[in-house]
Amino acid sequence: MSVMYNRVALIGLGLIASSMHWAMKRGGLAGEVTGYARSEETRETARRIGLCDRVCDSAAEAVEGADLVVLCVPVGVMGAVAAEIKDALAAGATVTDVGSVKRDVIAAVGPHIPENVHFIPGHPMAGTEYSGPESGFAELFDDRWCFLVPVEDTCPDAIAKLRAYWEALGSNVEEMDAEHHDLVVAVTSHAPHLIAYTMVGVADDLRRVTDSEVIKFSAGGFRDFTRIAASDPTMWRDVFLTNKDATLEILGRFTEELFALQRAIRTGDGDHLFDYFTRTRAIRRSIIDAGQDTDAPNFGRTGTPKS
Ligand SMILES: NC(=O)c1ccc[n+]([C@@H]2O[C@H](COP(=O)([O-])OP(=O)(O)OC[C@H]3O[C@@H](n4cnc5c(N)ncnc54)[C@H](O)[C@@H]3O)[C@@H](O)[C@H]2O)c1
Ligand SMILES: O=C(O)C(=O)C[C@]1(C(=O)O)C=C[C@@H](O)C=C1
Repeated sequence: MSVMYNRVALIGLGLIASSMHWAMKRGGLAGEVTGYARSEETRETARRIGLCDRVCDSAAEAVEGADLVVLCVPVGVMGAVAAEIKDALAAGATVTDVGSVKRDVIAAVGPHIPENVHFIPGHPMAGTEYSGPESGFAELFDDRWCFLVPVEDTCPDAIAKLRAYWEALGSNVEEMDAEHHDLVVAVTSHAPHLIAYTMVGVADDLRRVTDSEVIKFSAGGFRDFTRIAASDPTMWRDVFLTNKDATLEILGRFTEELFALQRAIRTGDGDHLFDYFTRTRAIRRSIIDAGQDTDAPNFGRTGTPKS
C-alpha cells in the first residue's frame, strides 16, 4: 500500500494509538508518525519500544505540519487537548478522534477547530481490556467496524480520504450521525460494560462469603464478564459521564426487563422464561446466519445450538 497522509500525529499513546501506529507501519500508510502523551513515563516507554517515528514533548509540537491528527485520549479530556493544539494545526489538515462517545466529544472539540481545518469525528469498534502504549497490535482493526460521524458541511473529499485510511487500517467503515451513534453504542458496548462491572462486583461481594469459590469454579460466562470488567477505569468513567442520556435510556429498559424476569422466577412463570429465552436464542442464530459472528463455535453449521 502507499502513503495516504504525509504526517500523522497521534495524541494520547495508549491501546488505540499504538494499534493505529503498528497498523500504519504494516500498510506503509504514513510518511511520518509523531506522537505525544501527557505523562513523561508513557513518552519514555513509547521511545523505548519504537512507537512513533518521533515522540514530542508537547501536543502542539506533535501536530505541527501534520495532515492527519488523531485524538486518542479519554473522552473527558478531548476538549482540553483540542484547546492545546488549535494554534499549531496546519491549514487543510484533518482532525479526527477515536472516542467511544460522539455527541459530547463533538461539542467539546468542535469549537476549537479552526475554519481551515477539517474535523471528522470517528470511533473504531475494536478494543481489548488492556491499555497503555505497550498494549497495541497491528491487527486490532482488521474486519472490525469503524464509525465516521461527520458534522455538517464537511468537505466530502476529506471524508472520503479518512474512510479510505480506515479501510487501509483493516476496518469496514459506516457513517452515521452522533445521536444515533451514541444510542447504538449504548446498547452494544456501554450498557454491557456496566452490567459486567456490576456482575463482577456482586460476585466479589459474594466471594467474601464463599471464600473464593466464585472465581475458582467460573467457566466461560463469568470469565467473559471479568475480562470486560478489567477495562480501563478512566476510559469507562468518562464514557458513562459523557454518554449519560443514551446509557440511562438503555439501562432503564434493561431494568424493566430484568424486573419482569425476576417476577417470572418468583411466581414460577415458566412460559415467560421459556418464551423470552427462545426469542433471544433466535437473535443469536440470526447473527450467525448472517455471517456476522465468525468467532461463534458452530459458525457455518446449521441447526439449533446445543443447550
Ligand atoms: N479501549 C478500547 O476498547 C477502545 C475502543 C475504541 C475506542 N476507544 C477510545 O479511544 C480513546 C483511547 O482509549 P485507549 O483504550 O487507547 O486508552 P489508553 O488508556 O490505553 O490510552 C490513553 C492515552 O491517553 C493519554 N492521555 C490521557 N490524558 C491525556 C491528556 N490530557 N493529554 C495527552 N494524553 C493524555 C494517556 O496517558 C494514555 O497514553 C478513548 O477515548 C476511548 O474511549 C477505546
Ligand atoms: O473488545 C473489547 O474488549 C471492547 O470492550 C471493545 C469495545 C466494545 O465494547 O466493543 C469497547 C469500547 C469501544 O468504544 C469499542 C469497542
